[in-house]
Amino acid sequence: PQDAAAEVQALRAQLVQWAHEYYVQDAPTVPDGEYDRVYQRLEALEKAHPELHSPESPTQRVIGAILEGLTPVRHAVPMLSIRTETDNEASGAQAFDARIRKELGLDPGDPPVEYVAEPKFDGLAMNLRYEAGRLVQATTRGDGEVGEDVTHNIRTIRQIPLQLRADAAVPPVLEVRGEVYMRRDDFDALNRKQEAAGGKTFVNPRNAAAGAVRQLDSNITAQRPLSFFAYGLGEVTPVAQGGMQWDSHYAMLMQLRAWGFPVAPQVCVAKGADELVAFHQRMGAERANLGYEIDGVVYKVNSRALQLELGFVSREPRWAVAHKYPAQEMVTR
Ligand SMILES: Cc1ccc2cc(C(N)=O)cc(O)c2n1
Repeated sequence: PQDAAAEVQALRAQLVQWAHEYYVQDAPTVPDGEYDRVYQRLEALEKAHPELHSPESPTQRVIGAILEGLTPVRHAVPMLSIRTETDNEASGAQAFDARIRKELGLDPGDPPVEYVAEPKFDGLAMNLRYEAGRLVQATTRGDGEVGEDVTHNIRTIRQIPLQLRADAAVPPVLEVRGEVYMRRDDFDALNRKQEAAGGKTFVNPRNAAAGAVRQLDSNITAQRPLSFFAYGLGEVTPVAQGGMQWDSHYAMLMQLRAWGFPVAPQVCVAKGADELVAFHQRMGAERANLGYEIDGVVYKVNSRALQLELGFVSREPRWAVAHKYPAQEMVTR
């Protein structure tokens, strides 16, 4: 009956909102018991009304089918590697800014170049393809040209929306890129659980996340606590066909946040080399207390127009660099 369809739609919207507050904003507005009660009501209604099935329902996070293998997928837009700058904090950032200013033909008296600075997460890169605002495919980076379809596992990550939170229009095709990672506390808990069950333990959170993402059985992945931060885009429908474009990298990141994706809270606009150096030092000081592993910071020219002017060198963007920290001495746990 119509009232079942209306109730199912309302319950789905309510649960998606509560999950966004809990998993993405880390600011739940209802107790777990209330969420569970409504979730069970939705499950009962969906069971009684199979005609109302929807892959985007919050009840469809774990599909449960065990795959024979992972299917290779060619990226519509290659997943670029990012140049690495290993000089220590000041000179690395200054070298990048000097190169950009030279390539843009700027004189010393010209105004500072505006960058976006962000942490560089030590997880695994992921491409999330949304069509008509719905998650249709998730692909690992692979060799940059061809990755593996891990949609069944990525659907289990509550921080990744199955459907864009779109009040306004969304591009018919939108690929969101970001890093799947495991928080340190989740990693420690997983290793304790693995030890207690006589299973294998993991050397570091990155390995644990990579192992979870490449499982053939998404029920196992659903037991592994994975997280996600969005940092860029892959294919986007051309503007002429209803796509969207942003005049700056920062504006694009804020749009991703509005669509429901976690974007690193530390992301900020940095004017000139001095603010890049300050960011690198600030993140270096915070690194041990972040709750997740970073292996450096990333600087990107903020203006889209300037990015296009700078272009790419052998598929690596000239407008971006990763500024890495010295390898972290192994801390005794
Ligand atoms: C273009 C590009 C490529 C790899 C990246 C990797 C990360 C990262 N590991 O956090 C962040 C970025 O903004 C990236 N941006």
